[in-house]
Amino acid sequence: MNQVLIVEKDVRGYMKILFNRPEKRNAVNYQLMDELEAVLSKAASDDEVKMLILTGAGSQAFCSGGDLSEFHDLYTEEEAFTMLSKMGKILYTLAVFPKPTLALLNGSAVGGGCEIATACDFRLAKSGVKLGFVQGTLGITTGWGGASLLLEKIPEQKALKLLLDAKIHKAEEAREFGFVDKIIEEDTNGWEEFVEDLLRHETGVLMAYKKLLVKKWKDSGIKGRMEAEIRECAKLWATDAHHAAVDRFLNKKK
Ligand SMILES: CC[C@H](C(=O)O)C(=O)SCCNC(=O)CCNC(=O)[C@H](O)C(C)(C)COP(=O)(O)OP(=O)(O)OC[C@H]1O[C@@H](n2cnc3c(N)ncnc32)[C@H](O)[C@@H]1OP(=O)(O)O
Repeated sequence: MNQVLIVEKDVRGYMKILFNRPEKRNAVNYQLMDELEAVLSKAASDDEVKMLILTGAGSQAFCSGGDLSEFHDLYTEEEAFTMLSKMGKILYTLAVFPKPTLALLNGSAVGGGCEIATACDFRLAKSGVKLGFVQGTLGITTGWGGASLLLEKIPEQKALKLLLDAKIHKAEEAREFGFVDKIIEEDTNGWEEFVEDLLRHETGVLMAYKKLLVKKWKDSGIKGRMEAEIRECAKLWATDAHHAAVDRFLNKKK
C-alpha cells in the first residue's frame, strides 16, 4: 500500500504530518485513519515534538473529507456510525492533543477536511484556498464531531452560518469568520514566522496552556457532544437524499 501519511520531524521542534493522497484531493480513507491515529499517539509522548503541523500533499487540496468512493458502500445508520465514530475518536484525540496543533491549508479543505482543520488549534491558509463544511450538500451533517469543535472555536453565529450554508468560502472570507488565523501569501513561508513564535518557548509552557484549554472543553462535555453529533450524521447518512448525492458526485465524470 502507498504511504498515505508522510511524517517529517523538524529540528526546530515541529512534526509535519502530510496527507498524501493527492489523486483523491487527500481524502480520508481507513488506511489514513489508522496511520493518523498511530502518529498522534507517538507524537504525544515524543519529547522532541513541541507542536504538530497538518497539511496536504500537492498544491490543490488540504483534505477533501471522507473518501466517498471507499465509504460509498456504507448504507445503513449502523454501518455509517462505525466509520464515523472511528474517525470521530481520532478527531477528538487531535482536538485534545497535549501540544499545539496547526492546520496549514495548502489547498481545498472541504467536508471532513474542514473538521480536521477545526480540530487543530490554529488554521493558516494559503491565499484563495477553498474552505467549506459541504456536508449539507450531501444531505448529511458533519460526521466526525467537527461542528461541536467549531462551536467552541469561533462565535456561535458565525459557526452556525458556515454549517448551515454548507457553501465553499475563500480563505479571506473564512478569516473574517475567525476560522482562519492568518492568510499565507503565495510563495511565502509566512507560516514559519507564526510557528517560530510558539517554538521559541519551552514545551512545558506550551503544554500547560494547552492543558487549560482542554480542561475547559472536557469540563463542558465536549466528547459527549461530539458523539451525539456523530450519531445525528449516521441517521442522515441512511437517507435516500444522501445516497443520491454521493452517487451524483461519483458519477459526475463518467
Ligand atoms: C464521510 C463523511 C465526512 C464527514 O463530514 O464526516 C465527509 O467528509 S462528507 C464530505 C465528503 N467530501 C466531499 O463531498 C468533497 C468532494 N470533493 C470535492 O468537492 C472536490 O473534489 C474538491 C472541491 C475537494 C476539489 O475539486 P477539484 O476540482 O480540485 O478536484 P476534482 O473534484 O476534479 O477531484 C479530483 C479527483 O479526486 C477525487 N475526489 C475528490 N474528493 C474526493 C472525496 N472526498 N472522496 C473520493 N474522491 C474524491 C475526485 O473524484 C477526482 O477523482 P477522478 O478519479 O480524477 O475523477
